[in-house]
Amino acid sequence: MTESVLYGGTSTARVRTVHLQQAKERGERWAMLTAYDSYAAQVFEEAGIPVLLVGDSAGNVVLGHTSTVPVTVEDLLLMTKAVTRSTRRALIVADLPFGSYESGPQQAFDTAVRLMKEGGAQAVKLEGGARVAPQIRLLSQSGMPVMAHIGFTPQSENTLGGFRVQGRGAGAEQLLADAHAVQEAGAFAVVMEMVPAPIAAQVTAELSIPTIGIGAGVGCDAQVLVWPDMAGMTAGRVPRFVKRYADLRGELLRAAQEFATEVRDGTFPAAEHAFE
Ligand SMILES: Nc1nc(=O)c2c([nH]1)NC[C@@H]1CN(c3ccc(C(=O)N[C@@H](CCC(=O)O)C(=O)O)cc3)CN21
Ligand SMILES: CC(C)C(=O)C(=O)O
Ligand SMILES: [Mg+2]
Repeated sequence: MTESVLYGGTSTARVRTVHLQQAKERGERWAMLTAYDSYAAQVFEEAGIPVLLVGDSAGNVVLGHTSTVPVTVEDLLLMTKAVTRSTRRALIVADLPFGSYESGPQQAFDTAVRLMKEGGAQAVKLEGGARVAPQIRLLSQSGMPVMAHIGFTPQSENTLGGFRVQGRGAGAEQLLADAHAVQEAGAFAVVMEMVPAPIAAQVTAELSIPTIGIGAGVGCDAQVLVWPDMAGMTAGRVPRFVKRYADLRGELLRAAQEFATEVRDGTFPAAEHAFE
């Protein structure tokens, strides 16, 4: 039996796409988190998270936009560099942002080359099913591993009619067709976002490549969350599929308030923080 290199492996070599396929064959689930900077990347690597996504959710969670639509290749390049410089073991996947791949395989190729060559990413992710199969085919045949993303695709929120579950009723046929199309085109894995759990489980059973769920139930091979959501760093309402594992925002708020209070009352800096 092959030793799992995803969790608890002794090697510092990068997790590779083939390891994720082997994990599926063994029925071993794994976790993916987003990362946008070196702090988070280092912590998640230490936690043994095998795959990190430099997601265009950065638009919402770090850049102050209200959607992923305004995120640029330059934005993602900067963050991808920070994440790849700070990690040795995790597989680093970079999102292709809105407008940087849809017009055709050549455009997708040019963007993916930048994220891999300049950013140091080992793989890229793009949104869409059968529609972007030509892009997936060219990239994967050119040595660029592609993660697909089907179901709710946030870059298309303006045509999908908002944040809605995809693949219900007649949409199930389309979702299954998209899943098979991205696998056939050469994707090494596929994210399924906001898909009914029974449909996501059916896709997972039918595909040989790993499925990564977000709001798609426990029947996927892997799960992904946006890290500031799962760590309680984002303010306000979070999508229903998010579980909060910490209250980092509350902790940081308390720390900032305490620092400000101690500065105002002269408690900080104390003698041990100053020089004779
Ligand atoms: N912070 C953050 N977390 C995410 O998961 C995320 C982003 N940003 N930005 C990019 C996309 C956008 N995503 C989103 C954003 C909002 C909902 C949302 O509001 N969902 C509601 C309504 C669902 C419905 O009406 O069916 C929910 O309660 O889940 C879902 C996915 C997922 N991604
Ligand atoms: C939610 C994940 C899959 C994503 O695409 C992102 O963070 O941008
Ligand atoms: Mg994304």
